Amino acid sequence: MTDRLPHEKGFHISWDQIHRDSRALAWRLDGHGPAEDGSWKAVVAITRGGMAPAMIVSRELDIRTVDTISVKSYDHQDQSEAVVLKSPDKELMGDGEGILIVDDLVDTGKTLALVRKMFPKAHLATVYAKPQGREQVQTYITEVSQDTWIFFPWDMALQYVRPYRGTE
Ligand SMILES: O=P(O)(O)OC[C@H]1O[C@H](OP(=O)(O)OP(=O)(O)O)[C@H](O)[C@@H]1O
Ligand SMILES: O=c1[nH]c(=O)c2nc[nH]c2[nH]1
Ligand SMILES: [Mg+2]
Repeated sequence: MTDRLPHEKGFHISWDQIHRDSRALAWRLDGHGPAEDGSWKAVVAITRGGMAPAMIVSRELDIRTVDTISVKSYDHQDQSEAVVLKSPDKELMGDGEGILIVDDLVDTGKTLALVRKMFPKAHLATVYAKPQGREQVQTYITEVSQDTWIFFPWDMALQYVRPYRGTE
């Protein structure tokens, strides 16, 4: 029997799981906005991974103003310098006050550090967090170890896996 199978090297998230965890994130953020009634002005998704959680959060919190910021920091699993490819609406954003910025995960924290610099008063939220980037995020749901690779459902497909024992 092998020690580890390829599909065990990561943390595999199903659509159902990301839906539940994103709802949990919405639940945690509900009523914590800076407005008197605790609401948030807008949701901004960090594309592309933040779009699915941002959609779920904005649906749960009844936020109709949704914008995007595009930050690219990885080529497959190789990290490079984080760069902003597209900014959200300037007038909407201001210094970030009342804006909920959502991403799927924080890993090294490079992406969020850049976003924080641009919008110092925004609230940064992710569904998953790794220890190295945890300081960069104000609200998250689940922490995984630094050496875990999170596999999201939009990056996967159902396929055959070999049994632990056997040759087929
Ligand atoms: O904390 P960091 O080390 O900066 O990494 C986290 C970021 O990396 C991934 O995005 P990626 O740049 O791969 O783009 P994508 O969302 O379009 O897949 C992920 O979705 C986060 O946005
Ligand atoms: O799909 C992903 N899983 C991860 O664990 C990760 N870390 C940075 N970027 C990532 N993308
Ligand atoms: Mg991303």
